[in-house]
Amino acid sequence: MSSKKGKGVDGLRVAGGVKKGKGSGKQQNSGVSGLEFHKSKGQHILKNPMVVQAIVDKSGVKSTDVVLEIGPGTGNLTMKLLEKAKRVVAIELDPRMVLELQRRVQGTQYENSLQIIHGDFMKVQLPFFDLCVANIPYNISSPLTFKLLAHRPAFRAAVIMYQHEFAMRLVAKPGDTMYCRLAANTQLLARVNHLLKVGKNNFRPPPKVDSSVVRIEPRHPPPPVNFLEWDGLVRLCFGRKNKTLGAIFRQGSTLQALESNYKMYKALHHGLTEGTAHSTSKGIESLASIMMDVEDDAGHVEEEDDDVMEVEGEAGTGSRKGKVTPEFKNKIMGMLTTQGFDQLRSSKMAQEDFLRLLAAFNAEGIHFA
Ligand SMILES: C[S@@+](CC[C@H](N)C(=O)[O-])C[C@H]1O[C@@H](n2cnc3c(N)ncnc32)[C@H](O)[C@@H]1O
Repeated sequence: MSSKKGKGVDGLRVAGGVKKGKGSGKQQNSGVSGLEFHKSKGQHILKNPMVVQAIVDKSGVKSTDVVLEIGPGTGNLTMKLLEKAKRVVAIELDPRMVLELQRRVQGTQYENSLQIIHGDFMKVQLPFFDLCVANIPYNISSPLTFKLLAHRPAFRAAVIMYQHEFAMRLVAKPGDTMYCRLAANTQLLARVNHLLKVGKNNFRPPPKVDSSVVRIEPRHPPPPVNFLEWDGLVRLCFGRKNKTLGAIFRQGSTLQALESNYKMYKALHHGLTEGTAHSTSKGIESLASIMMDVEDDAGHVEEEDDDVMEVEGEAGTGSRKGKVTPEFKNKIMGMLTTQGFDQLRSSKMAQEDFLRLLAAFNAEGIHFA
């Protein structure tokens, strides 16, 4: 069918007959396909065929692969993936794009190897796939990434276009200025590499920022850590990433929260040896929702304000909301000092440091989730 209709300069078929969305006034930049692209849905169509080809080449897609594509749009990447893969499953939110893609593939040799799921990626139950290749809507970058990483069975790799700054945060290493909770959480579960920077003019309409393609390879097996606990600790540490752990854990509100968790755990897990109650791998299924609070397409929201009162002198006496027992404060500070954690700063801590820190807290019966 697509061969019978005209093709646009960038490979988009002229979509005669596809109705335009009802005028919201916010619709942007009609493409040669006749569709109007909605920035609110992250519709920035990759128009440069060389970039599309580079993504497909770098993905290492094999003829036996089932490929998941998130947000196929008008299908520029989809058509290239179909040439190489056994099957492509594409999840698309916008019914106009679904129609456009159906028309584009109809009557071609790829008609039966493309499955289109019309829905919101964050709500759809994912099918099995070997590889994910996608130019995604940037506003769901973080939950989307963690939904993929929580999916079982784990896929081989994901090659994803992100906003450049988000990509830099994903791949940042300890000591890099962009190193953050997002980097620590992602790299706990996957190896992450930057593949390609893509300028904004390769898209229509051009987004405000440059983009980058990143390769994500889930770790097999995933680390035996309770992810909710891990994230609780990492979130606390990166809340003030340039402060020492000693300064962070001396703060009244932090001590109060930890002590109340400590007491609850003691009550709930009465009879269990300290440190054993939470040692199995758990929480991975909650990844997407707990990473919702990581900002996806603008600045950072991970650092908190320094508005927390420190507990000075007698532990607990300076606290705003309640008392921390001196024994509890001494237990924490003693552990941090004797194990050499108190002078560390999360901005420079490697994954092994966080894992050791979590194990040390858990051994004291202290938990973060
Ligand atoms: C950046 S465009 C990419 C289009 C196409 N893959 C390309 O490279 O030209 C993102 C696409 O994701 C779709 N989309 C937005 N939010 C979505 C969601 N929650 N679930 C699935 N698709 C979504 C948009 O309608 C759009 O087609």
